[in-house]
This record gives sequence, structure tokens and C-alpha cells, in this order.
Amino acid sequence: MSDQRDPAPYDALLLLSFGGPEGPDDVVPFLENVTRGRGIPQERLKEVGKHYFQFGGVSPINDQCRALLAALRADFASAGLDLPVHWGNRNWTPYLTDTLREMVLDGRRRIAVLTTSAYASYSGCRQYRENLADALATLEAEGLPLPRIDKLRHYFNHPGFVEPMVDGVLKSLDELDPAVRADAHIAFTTHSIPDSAADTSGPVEDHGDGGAYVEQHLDVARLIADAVRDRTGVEHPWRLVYQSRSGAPHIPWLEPDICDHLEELHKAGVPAVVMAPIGFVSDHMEVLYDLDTEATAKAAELGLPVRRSATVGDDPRFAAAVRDLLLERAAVERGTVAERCALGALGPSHDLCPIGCCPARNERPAAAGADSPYA
Ligand SMILES: CC1=C(CCC(=O)O)c2cc3nc(cc4[nH]c(cc5[nH]c(cc1n2)c(C)c5CCC(=O)O)c(CCC(=O)O)c4C)C(CCC(=O)O)=C3C
Ligand SMILES: [Fe+2]
Repeated sequence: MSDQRDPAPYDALLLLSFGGPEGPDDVVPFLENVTRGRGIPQERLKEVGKHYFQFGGVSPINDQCRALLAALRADFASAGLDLPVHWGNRNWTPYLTDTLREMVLDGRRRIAVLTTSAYASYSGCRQYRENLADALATLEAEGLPLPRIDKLRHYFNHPGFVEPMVDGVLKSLDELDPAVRADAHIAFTTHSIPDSAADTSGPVEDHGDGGAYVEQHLDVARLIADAVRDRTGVEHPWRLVYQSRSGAPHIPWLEPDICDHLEELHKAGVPAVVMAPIGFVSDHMEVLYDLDTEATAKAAELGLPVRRSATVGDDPRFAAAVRDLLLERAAVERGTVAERCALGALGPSHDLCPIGCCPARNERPAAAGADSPYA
């Protein structure tokens, strides 16, 4: 029998996120951190800097992480789970390395990590594993004991991630004028990534057109569209589209872009659209600018009514899902049979990223996977 209430062997959970600037002076150094060695054109950086400055140089992502931390702590406490929860970022304070150092000095030796990215891809998975390897290398150089780190599996198809988004889409549909509601389309959006990164996302056996990245998003989109149909009796046409493209224009990235899609739908006579950002865990800058500002302005220009549905953020169901994932993995690590909760056609994702999963353009050490140089 598995006891999915026992967190052993874990002695801490680490929430690992992207980070964002907290004032105008932070914007440029933040963008330098994000884009170091990643070949982003200068014009694109200037443009993205403007998005942040338009919001006072403050990304909402850090407060959203603080809210998720609070939700996780509240959920753990109410479930009688006595496990500290820490937070570190890839690109801004609190930096991952500093958090990990504190955790180790506090005596933590076996850490479960939750990233604020639900899907497979280099940017959403391996890059975080590289960040963990970098942080471990720093601690090693400082002569500190190294903790063992496990990354919790992809949670795109966990009901605690999907169900809040179903509610969000229902709410957005509700906000539309009843005259257009039944014919509204749903545009599920996610971060565009280079075609080459999409095609190689996920374990090697899943590599194919669009790879695990596109396949996983399509599964979530279908789940939400089906749930909405079951709840409303209306079959809303939908499509998976993309946003926040960067990189050089001659390199192919996933398309269509949300703005082009809105234009197409308008031309086809579609009377309203719900934009559902299923690729993101919180309403951070990519949502606030690319959807709420840019795409919404595009829709207004077209005279197309749109609503943007909420991401999961600090929804208590999501916090409970994190607890479930942690206890599931703890059971696995103890060598017992774990119950693995997942909706949709793909089933629960792997615990340990296999060799060749979401490869980097330039191979670097990555922790918490089969190719980790750390135990
Ligand atoms: C898949 C994916 C996610 C979702 C998974 C996850 O959440 O991890 C994500 C999230 C985020 N991306 C974010 C911000 C940025 N991403 C950039 C650049 C890039 N993202 C990429 C992919 C992704 N990004 C890629 C392939 C690039 C090109 C450069 C490279 O290959 O690395 C740039 C550089 C400028 C630009 O070109 O846009 C910025 C500023 C923020 C913070 C928002 C805030 O501050 O509120 C968040 C949560
Ligand atoms: Fe990004």
C-alpha cells in the first residue's frame, strides 16, 4: 500500500520560477539575464523593455509567485503536511542559487522542485534543469554539501491545473454579450518557441512534428473545450495559437500568432473570441502585455469582442495539485506504488527526464534528469 500523505524522503519543496523586474532600474539587467547568449535581436529587446516600462518597470510575476507560495503553505498546513516551501528564480531575485544555498545551510538535503512551467520544452523544462546544475556547481565550489534534487513531473494534464482554467473560460464566455456568446471561438494560446525546439521537445520517442510541446497543449485545449461543452451544451470551435514570439525573423517559430488568428477569425465572420492562455501558470507580463494590451487592441481595431480567461495563479486547486504531485513522487522515491492523477489522452508524464529530452542547442550540464552529473 502506498501512503500518499508521507513527504519522506523530501525535506523541502522549492518553487522555481522565471523572475521579473520589480522597478524601472531592474528592467535592463533583467533582460540581460534572460537573453545572455540566446541571440535575441536588439530591436526585440528594446521593444520588450518598453512593455515592462509601460507597467512601471514591474512584472507581476514575483507577486504571483509570492501568492502561490502562500497558497502552497496554506494548503500544506491544512493537509497536516509539515514541509518548508522555498522560492528561487532563474532571472531575478530571489535567485535560485541564493535560495538553494540558504536551504542547504538550513540542512535541507532532499529537495523536490516545482517549476512554474507545466509543459515540456527546452525553455520550460531543460533550461530550469540547467539552472539547477549551475546552482549546484556554485555550491560545490563553495564547499557546501550538495542536496539531491528531483523535479516534479509536468502537470499540464493534472485536474488541479485544468479545472481552474475551465472555470476561467466559462467565466469569460459568460462575460460576452449573449447575442454573440454561442458562436464565440476559443483561442488557446501559449508561448511560441522555435519550430526546432518544439519538434525536439519531450523524450526522444515523442519527437515529431511539434513534439511533446504541441501535443501536450493540444491535449489540454481539448480537455478544456470538452469540459466547456459538457457544462454549457455548446461546442465552441477552438484552435491552439501562439504569442510572444522573439528571435530572428528568418528562424521559423510556432504559428499562427494570436493577432493574425484574431484577424482571420474576424474575416471569417466569427463574432467573439475567448483567449485562454493555457501555456502560462500566472497572469505575468506575457499575458498582461501580449494578450491584454496588444491582442486586445488588435481586436478593438477589428471591432471583435474578446475576453481573456484567467490562468491558474494561486487557485487552491492548483496548490492541492502540487501537494499531490509531491506526495506522488515521494511515494515513488520510497519505492512504493504511487497513484498518478492525470486527465486526457497522454497520461501522467515521466518522473525523470530521459537522455535526449528537450535537447539544448549547446549541450550543458542539467540536473534532475537521467543525464544529470549530480546524484
Ligand atoms: C516556453 C516559454 C515560456 C513558458 C514556460 C515558462 O514559464 O517557463 C516562457 C515564459 C516566460 N518568458 C518570460 C519573459 C521573457 N521570455 C523571453 C524570451 C523567450 N521565452 C521563450 C520561451 C518561453 N518563455 C523563448 C524560446 C524565448 C527566446 C529566448 C530564449 O530562447 O531564451 C524574453 C526575452 C525577450 C523576448 O524576446 O521576449 C523575456 C523577457 C517570462 C516573464 C514574464 C514576466 O516578466 O512577467 C515568462 C514567465
Ligand atoms: Fe519567455
